[in-house]
Amino acid sequence: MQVDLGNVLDTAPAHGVSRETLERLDGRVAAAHERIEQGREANEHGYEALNLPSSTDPDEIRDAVSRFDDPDAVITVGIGGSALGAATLTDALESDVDAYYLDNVDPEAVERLLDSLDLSQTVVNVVSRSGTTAETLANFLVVREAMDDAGVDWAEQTFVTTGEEGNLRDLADKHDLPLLPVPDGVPGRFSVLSTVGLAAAALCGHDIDAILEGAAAQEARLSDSLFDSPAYAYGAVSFALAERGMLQNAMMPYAESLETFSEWFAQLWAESLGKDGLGQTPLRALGATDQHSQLQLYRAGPRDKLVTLVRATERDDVDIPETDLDGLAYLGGSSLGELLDAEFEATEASLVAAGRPNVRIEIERVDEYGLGELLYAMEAACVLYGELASVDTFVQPAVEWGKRAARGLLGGGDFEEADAVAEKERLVVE
Ligand SMILES: O=P(O)(O)OC[C@H]1O[C@](O)(CO)[C@@H](O)[C@@H]1O
Repeated sequence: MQVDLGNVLDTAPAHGVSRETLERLDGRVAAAHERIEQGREANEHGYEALNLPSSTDPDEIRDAVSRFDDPDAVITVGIGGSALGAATLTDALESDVDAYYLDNVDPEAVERLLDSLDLSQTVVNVVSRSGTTAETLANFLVVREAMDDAGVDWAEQTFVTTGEEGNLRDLADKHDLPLLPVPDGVPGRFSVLSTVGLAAAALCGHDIDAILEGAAAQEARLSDSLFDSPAYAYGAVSFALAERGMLQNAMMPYAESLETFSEWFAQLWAESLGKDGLGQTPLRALGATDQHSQLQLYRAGPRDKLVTLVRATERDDVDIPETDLDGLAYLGGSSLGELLDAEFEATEASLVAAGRPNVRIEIERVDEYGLGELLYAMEAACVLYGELASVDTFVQPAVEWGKRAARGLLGGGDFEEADAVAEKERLVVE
C-alpha cells in the first residue's frame, strides 16, 4: 500500500499543504505516535484496536463458524461498526455464500430480504458490542420469528457476537448459542479486524489470516514520522488540510468492490473526529461514476474538500472490442481497466488544475491482504488525526440524545428528549 501526497503539495500554498508545513507537523506526529504507542502497550480503550492484527485469534473465529455446514447465506444483524466492517469485507470479495446485512429497521427492506431467503439454509450472526442497540435487537426478534414461521430451529443457525454483558449475552446463555466475544477496549467503528468484522468473512470462506497479515504490514509501518508511515501520512495531511479549511473529505475509490468501504470510512471518520465543533465530514463517492455526478462540485464548488482517490494497481480486466463508431474508435482495442485508470489519473489532475487538493492511495489488489492494509491504515490515520486535533477519538456521546428520545417515544422510559420531540415547531407546506 502507498499514499501519494504529491497533489497536496502541488495545490499548496493556496489550497494545499507545503512540504515545509508537513515537516513542521512531523514533530507533532512523533509526539502523537508516542502517545499512541503508550495507549497500545497499556491496551487502553480505543488504542487497543491498533493491536488487533496480533490480538485477534483467527482460529477462535473459524471454530465458531465451522459448526455451520455450508450455508447458502449469512445474515449479519447489527448496525454501525457492528455491520459495516463485515460488509466492507464480504462486499469486496467473491464468495459462494451470500452475505446480507440487516443494519436498518426499514420494514419493507427487512420483509423483502427475509421473504427472498431459504431460512433453512441461512446462518444468522447477531452482533452488538453493547447488547442493547434497539435496531439490532428488534431486527433479531423479527428474524427469529420468521425462522420459527418457516419451521427452522433458529437456535441451531444463530450465533452471537457481543460484549461481556447485556441482552445478547443473556440470550446466548439462555439458549446456549455459540458466542464470539467483542474485545472490550475496541469501539465498533474500529472492530473490523476482530471477531466483529471477521466472522462473516470466515463464513464466506475468505482468508481471514491474510486480512490480518495485511493489517499487520501497516501496523509495522507505524513510526514517529509521517514520511515513513502511509497511515500517518494520510492522517496528518487530512488533519493539516482540515486546519486550512478542507472540512470535507470525499472518499472516492475507483473500484465497485470498495463502495461499502466508503460507508465504513464515513462512520470511522465522522464518529471519531466529529467532536467539540471540529471534524472533517466524510463524503461517499465512487470512481468513475461520480465524475458524472459530484465532480462538478469538487472542482468548482466551495474550496472546502480533500478528495481521497483509492485504487488497486492490479485487477482482472475486460477488453473493449474494436469499433468503427465515429469518434469512439480510440476505445476499441483498449480495456475497461485502461479506461478506469485513465479516468482516475485525469480526475486527480483535473482537481489539481482547479487547485483542489487530493491524495492518492494505492493497494496492490482488492483482496484479503489489500483490504487488511487499507482498513488498518485508515484506522491508524484516524487515531493520529484525533491525537493531532486533541479530540476524544474513541467515544461518541452525541449519538445518545436521539436514542433516549426514540426510546421515550416508544414508551421505553421517561426521557426529556422525547418531550422535546413532541414540542416540535411546525411549518407545513403541502
Ligand atoms: O455494537 P453496538 O453496541 O450494537 O453499537 C452499534 C453502533 O452504535 C454506536 O454505538 C452508535 O450508537 C456505534 O458506535 C456502534 O458501532
